[in-house]
Amino acid sequence: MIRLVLLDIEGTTLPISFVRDVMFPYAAKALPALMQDHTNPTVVGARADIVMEHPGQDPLKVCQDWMKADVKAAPLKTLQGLTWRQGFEDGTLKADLYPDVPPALEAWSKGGLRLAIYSSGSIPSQKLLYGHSEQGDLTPLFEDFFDLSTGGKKDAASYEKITAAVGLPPAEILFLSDIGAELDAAQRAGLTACQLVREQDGTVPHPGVPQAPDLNAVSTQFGLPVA
Ligand SMILES: CSCCC(=O)C(=O)COP(=O)(O)O
Ligand SMILES: [Mg+2]
Repeated sequence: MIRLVLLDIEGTTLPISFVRDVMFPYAAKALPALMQDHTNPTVVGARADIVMEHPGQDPLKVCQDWMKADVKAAPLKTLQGLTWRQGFEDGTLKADLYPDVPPALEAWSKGGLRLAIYSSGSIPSQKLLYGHSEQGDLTPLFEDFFDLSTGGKKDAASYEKITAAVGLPPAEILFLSDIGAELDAAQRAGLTACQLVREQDGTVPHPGVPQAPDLNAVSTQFGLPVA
């Protein structure tokens, strides 16, 4: 029996186009000025991590290259999160979640399911995104948020850590993502997994894992409360 649903964001609850065409350009514009900030300890720490990983290279250029290739690197995600704060707080950014997402999350939560997020986006940016969506503030629905500080999403060990943190048998956790390698890792850790194959995102179906086109179909397939 599923007791907790662990959700990815990009490609699962939020269209990839919103991240690629709205959030990333916003961060790319703000990043050069942010990288000049030598007083903010979060910026200083992230820059130091980049320099350690890429000695002799300009950390801004490294970030720009990462962004172009959509590399899920923790220091980049931290820095992007800092840039997005201003945008979400002043209303320039508003997350346009898939329409099936808010009603399904409400129904699951009302029906007693526990909900948590696991995304490459930093925890502060996850909270900003769900706190400032077109559909309102959804953060109260989630009991926990996990990001790359728990480990990479393609590593089974990350899902073992999350399982320990939420205190449930792994099979009672349903992980939802669009990415096959993430679902494989979750299954290796014993979690129940389901791939969101979003037509709008052109998701490529991954063998060896159940699939659903939206969260309503997830409810039907796994016997979860229906919106
Ligand atoms: C607050 S998430 C912003 C989008 C993002 O930067 C990202 O990397 C999302 O990755 P995910 O693991 O949710 O697919
Ligand atoms: Mg994703």
